[in-house]
Amino acid sequence: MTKIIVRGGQRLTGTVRVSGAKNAVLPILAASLLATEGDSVIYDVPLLDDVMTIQKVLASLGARLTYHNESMRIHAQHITSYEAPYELIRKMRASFLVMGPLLARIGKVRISLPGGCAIGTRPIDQHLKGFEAMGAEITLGHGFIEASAKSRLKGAKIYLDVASVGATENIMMAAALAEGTTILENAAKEPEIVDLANYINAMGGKVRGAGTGLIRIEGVDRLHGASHNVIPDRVEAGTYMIAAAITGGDVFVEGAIADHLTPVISKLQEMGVDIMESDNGIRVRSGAKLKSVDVKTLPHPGFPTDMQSQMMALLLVSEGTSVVTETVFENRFMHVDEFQKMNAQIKVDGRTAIVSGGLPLTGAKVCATDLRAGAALICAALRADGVTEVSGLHHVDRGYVDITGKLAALGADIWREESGEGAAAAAGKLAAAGVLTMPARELTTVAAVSAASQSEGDSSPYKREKEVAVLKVQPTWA
Ligand SMILES: CC(=O)N[C@H]1[C@@H](OP(=O)(O)OP(=O)(O)OC[C@H]2O[C@@H](n3ccc(=O)[nH]c3=O)[C@H](O)[C@@H]2O)O[C@H](CO)[C@@H](O)[C@@H]1O
Ligand SMILES: C=C(OP(=O)(O)O)C(=O)O
Repeated sequence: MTKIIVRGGQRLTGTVRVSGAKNAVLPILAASLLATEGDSVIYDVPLLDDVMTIQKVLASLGARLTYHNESMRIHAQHITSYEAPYELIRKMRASFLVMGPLLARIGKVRISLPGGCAIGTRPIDQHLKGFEAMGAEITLGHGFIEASAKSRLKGAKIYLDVASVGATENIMMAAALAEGTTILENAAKEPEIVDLANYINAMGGKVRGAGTGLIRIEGVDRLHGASHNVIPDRVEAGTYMIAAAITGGDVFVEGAIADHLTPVISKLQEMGVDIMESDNGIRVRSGAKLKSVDVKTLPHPGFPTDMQSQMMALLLVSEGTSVVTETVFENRFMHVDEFQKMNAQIKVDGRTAIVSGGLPLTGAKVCATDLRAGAALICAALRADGVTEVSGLHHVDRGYVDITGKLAALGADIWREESGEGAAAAAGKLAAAGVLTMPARELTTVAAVSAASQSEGDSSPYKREKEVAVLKVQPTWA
C-alpha cells in the first residue's frame, strides 16, 4: 500500500514554490479543443494525475499533445471522436469540461456522468441547462449523456441557479464559438474562471466580465491556438500556508497571489499568524499560540471549500472552540473521522462542525477520503506527536505536485513509501500514460527521501525494508 509517513514536530522554514493551478489548467486544456488552427502552448502545467487524465481524454478525441518542462503543446485541428471514454471521465470531475468545447466544435458529444472527489452529489443540471439554452438537444440514459446541435450553437441569456464553477466554464467555452452573444448571469467568480477567459481571449475569443457575476461572451467564427501561463495554485499555496502555521514555522510561499487568497489570509491573521505579502509570494510566520476562529465556506470571494479541511487541521491546534460551516458541498466532513483517530475532538451536525481546539494531536494510521482531506491529514501529522501514516494517496496525487518533496525541503520529517508491488504498478501506470512519451520513473530501493528520517538510523521502526521502493519522482515527458 502506498502511504506518506510523517514524524511530527519539525518546524517548517524556507521557501516552497507553488505549481500551476490544477483547477485552472484542466479547463484550459479542455478549451484548447476549440482551436481549429495553430498549436496552443500552455506553461506552468503541473505534473498531476488529473493532468495526465485530461491529456488522455483529449488524445482520445483526436488532439495531439506533448509535455516537456511543465509546458504542454496541444494540436487540436483534427477532432476524430465525439465520445469521451467512460474510464477517464469517471476519474475526475473536470473531464466533463470537454462537453462544451465538443458541442461548439463538432455539434455532438457522448459522455458519461463525471467522477471527482466524493464530497456531495455534484449534479450537472446547470451545465445542461446552459447547453440546451444554446440549442443543444440532450438525452440521458444508462449513466451517459448524449448531446447534439442541428446547427451552430446560438448565444443565449443564461441564469445559473447556483454559481457553479464548472457550469460557468463549460458554458463559456461553448459560447465562445456560438453564433451571437451569450450573457451568463450569476456566473462563478473564481480566479480560475478569469484565467480561462484570458486564454480564450488569447485564442481570438471575446469574453468580457469574467471574475464578476455577469459574463458576456460574443461568439466568434473560429479560434486559434495560443500561448498561456497558468495561474499559481491558490489551494496548494493555502495548504503550505497552513503547514507553515501549524508547525509554528516561517515559510515563504513563492508564487502565491495574495489577491486570490484574501479569505484564507484574513482568517490566518485573525488567528494570530503573521502574513507578509509581496510581489512574488507570501511569507507566513507563526508563533506558539493561535486563536480559534469560525469559518464558513462560500463561493469566491468567500472562504474556499477546497481549504476547509486544511483550515480545520489548524483549528485543532488553536486555543478555544471554532465553528466550521460548509455551505458549498453537502458531504465534505469526511476528514473528521480521520482527525478523530489523531485525538481530535470535533462534533458534526449537518453542515456544521464544532472543533474543540488545543488538545495534543497524536500520530495514527489515517486515510485520505478526498484530495483536500489528504492534504489536511498531512498538515495535522506535521504537528502530531509521533508518527502518522496517510494512505489513500490516489486522491492527493490528483492535486499536489510532489507534496512529500516540497514539505521535506522545508524541514518536515516526511517520506513516501510504495510496497514493491505498488511501486511497480505506479511505474506501469505512468509508462502507460497515453500520448505522452514518458521514460519510466526512476525506481529505487534506497531509503532517501527525508534527510531527517535518514538520520534516525536503523532504530527507526519506519526504516524502509528492502522490498520497499520509493519513487523519486521527476519524470520528463518529452
Ligand atoms: C475541477 C474544479 O475546478 N473543481 C472545483 C470546482 O468544482 P465544480 O465545478 O464541480 O463545483 P461547482 O462550483 O460546480 O459546485 C458548487 C455547488 O454547485 C452545485 N451544482 C453544480 C453544478 C450544477 O450543475 N448543479 C449544481 O447544483 C454543486 O453540487 C455544489 O454544491 O469548484 C468547486 C467549488 O469551488 C471546488 O471545490 C472544486 O475544486
Ligand atoms: C474537489 C476538488 O477537485 P474536483 O472538483 O476535481 O473533485 C478539489 O480540487 O479540491
